[in-house]
Amino acid sequence: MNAPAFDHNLYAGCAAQIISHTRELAAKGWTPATAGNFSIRMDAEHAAITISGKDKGRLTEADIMVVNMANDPVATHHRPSAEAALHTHLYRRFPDVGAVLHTHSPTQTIAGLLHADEGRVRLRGYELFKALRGHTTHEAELDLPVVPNSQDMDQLIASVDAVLTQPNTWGYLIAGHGLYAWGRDINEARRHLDAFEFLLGCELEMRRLRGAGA
Ligand SMILES: CSC[C@@H](O)[C@@H](O)C(=O)COP(=O)(O)O
Ligand SMILES: [Zn+2]
Repeated sequence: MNAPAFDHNLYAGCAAQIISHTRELAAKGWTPATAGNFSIRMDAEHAAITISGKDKGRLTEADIMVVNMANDPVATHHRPSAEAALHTHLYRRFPDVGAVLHTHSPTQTIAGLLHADEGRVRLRGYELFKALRGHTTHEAELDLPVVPNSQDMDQLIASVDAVLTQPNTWGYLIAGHGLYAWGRDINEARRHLDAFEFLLGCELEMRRLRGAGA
């Protein structure tokens, strides 16, 4: 008998973690209309990732599949997330990335559009920087990169690859689309995702207040 393509217990553990986080993220309204995709690196060759087109608030283990680092489905005929290549790009580029989370909250979507021309959201002076691995003080300037959206995955990956130049970068926005955030494991990726959502929310609120003459 052939050896299994991957460790099923490992896969089941990753699927359970993805399901638990995606239910919470969907309840926040960050995965509207099946948007969002989520993955965990299982080993050097494999990642567990959401199947394309599923309602991310109602995932079961059957909605999580395995791909290799070239995005090929492993031991399944299911179709991985349309954006699986953005996940494996991060796994290939950064060996310490263990999980990638992608959401479409209104805040993320709007912030990306507002800052598309600048190519970044420049954040200054937030205590919450310390929620991001490697950041130890509010006395800093931190750029969250913004890339143009594209339906051409190779083009999108090239844009992303070009802007990931700073150490301890844990996310990027795609203009009009949403946020990718990652970490060494899914809990760290989630902390980074929540931190970016909060920081972007503050930036949008400050814009509103300034617009109102404050
Ligand atoms: C439902 S529109 C959003 C999609 O185009 C895409 O951006 C997305 O995040 C979800 O795609 P999926 O293929 O389910 O991973
Ligand atoms: Zn998306």
